[in-house]
Parts: sequence; C-alpha cells; structure tokens
Amino acid sequence: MDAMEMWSRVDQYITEKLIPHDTVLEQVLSANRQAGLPPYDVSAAQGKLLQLFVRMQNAKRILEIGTLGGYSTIWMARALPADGRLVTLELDPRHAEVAQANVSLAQVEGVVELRVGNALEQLARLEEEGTAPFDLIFIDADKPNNPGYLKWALRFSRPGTIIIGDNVIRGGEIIDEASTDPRVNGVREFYDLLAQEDRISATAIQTVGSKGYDGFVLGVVNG
Ligand SMILES: C[S@@+](CC[C@H](N)C(=O)[O-])C[C@H]1O[C@@H](n2cnc3c(N)ncnc32)[C@H](O)[C@@H]1O
Ligand SMILES: [Mg+2]
Repeated sequence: MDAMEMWSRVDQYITEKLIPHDTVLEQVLSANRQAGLPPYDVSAAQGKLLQLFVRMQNAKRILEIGTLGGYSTIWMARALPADGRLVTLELDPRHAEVAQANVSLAQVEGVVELRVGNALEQLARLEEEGTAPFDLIFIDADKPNNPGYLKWALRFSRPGTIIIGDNVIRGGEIIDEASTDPRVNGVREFYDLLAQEDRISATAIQTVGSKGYDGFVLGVVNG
C-alpha cells in the first residue's frame, strides 16, 4: 500500500468511527461533483475539526473566505446559535449557485450570508458597512491573495478571534524558496506576515489524509 492509499484508508476509518453518516453532507458533496466543482472541499474529518473550533470558541460570528459548494460552510454553520452569522465569500457565481442550494438543503440559510464577488472587494465593502468583528475567520480561497486576506482578517478581529488558514503546506512545497508557483509564494508571504505580526500568535500543523499531504495555520489574535 502506498502512503496516499494508507492515509485515505485511515481517514475512512476515522470517519466511520467518529463522524456519523450524514445524508445532507453526502448529498452536498455529490451535488458539488455533479456540478463539476473542483474537489477542493475540506475532508469530513477536517470539516468536523472546523465545527469543533466553532464550538470551542463559542463563536457567533464567522467569516469564511472561499465558499466553493458550501461544504465547510455547512459544517461550521451547524454549530452556530440561531442568532449567529456566517458570512462566506465566493468569486465564482457558478460555485455560489451550487453553494446556495446546498445551504438551503442543509437548512442553514437563516445564519449563512453568501456574498458573490472578488473577496478583496467584498471585504472592503464589509468594512464600509461597519461590520462587527468576527469570532472565527477561515481563509480558504485563492492562495496568492493570502497576505491580503490576513490583513483584512486582522482588521475584522477582536482579541481572542481565531484565524485559520487552509492548505499552507502544499505537499511540502512551501519550503522551496525557488518556487515559481504563485500559490506557494502567496502562502510563504502569509507565513512572513504572521512571523512579523505581533497582533497574532500562530502555529501551523501538517496533515495527511484523503486530501493528501497539506495542513493549516491556526492563530489567535492577542489581547
Ligand atoms: C478551496 S475552495 C473552498 C473550499 C471550501 N472552503 C470547502 O472546504 O468546502 C476555494 C474557493 O475560493 C474561490 N475563490 C478563488 N479566488 C477567489 C477570490 N478572489 N475571491 C473569492 N473567492 C475566490 C474559488 O472559486 C473556490 O470556490
Ligand atoms: Mg482548503
């Protein structure tokens, strides 16, 4: 068995043991594949981890940058109270259309606000609207813009806000200083900003599983 197959089988074992079958989430993933969306949704185990972070944080306000078909959105939205809010930003109207249908299927449309358009523009609009700080921010869109997303995330934070950045290991490519991949370079700049920034305390965790070898940044905004 090669490493990738082992990681997938272990993910399957974890999912079978700890994550009960959920027809809605399964329908969401199959709707995403049927609509031809790229398979960049988080795994079930990662979706549940996001949901646990929402619960640990007692979050009421969540910002997600990068919706795709709303799979991670639904995992997190389900842990919000009825008066909670999850604002999710998506550039591609086709992805957004699929996501909106999935959000309705999961009956979380009362807490989810899906905004279609370039995230950097949407973030500027949110500021103009005087949006309240968020308790948890999940950055999972186009990686070259990660530095910009981190700057906005800090503006929309309060002491104690959790900031999570997905796909920050990229099969280990992030240590390649000579990389010409704009996603790798965006992620490397994201680390540089985190390193310089004393408003946030952060770490990064490498992960393996059905999505291969990758990982996430986890940070807490300082008081
Ligand atoms: C990795 S996927 C999101 C996966 C989703 N969070 C999940 O786990 O189910 C990234 C999404 O970001 C969107 N995206 C790319 N560039 C963007 C931009 N500039 N503004 C907003 N969304 C963008 C893509 O269209 C894609 O749907
Ligand atoms: Mg991701």
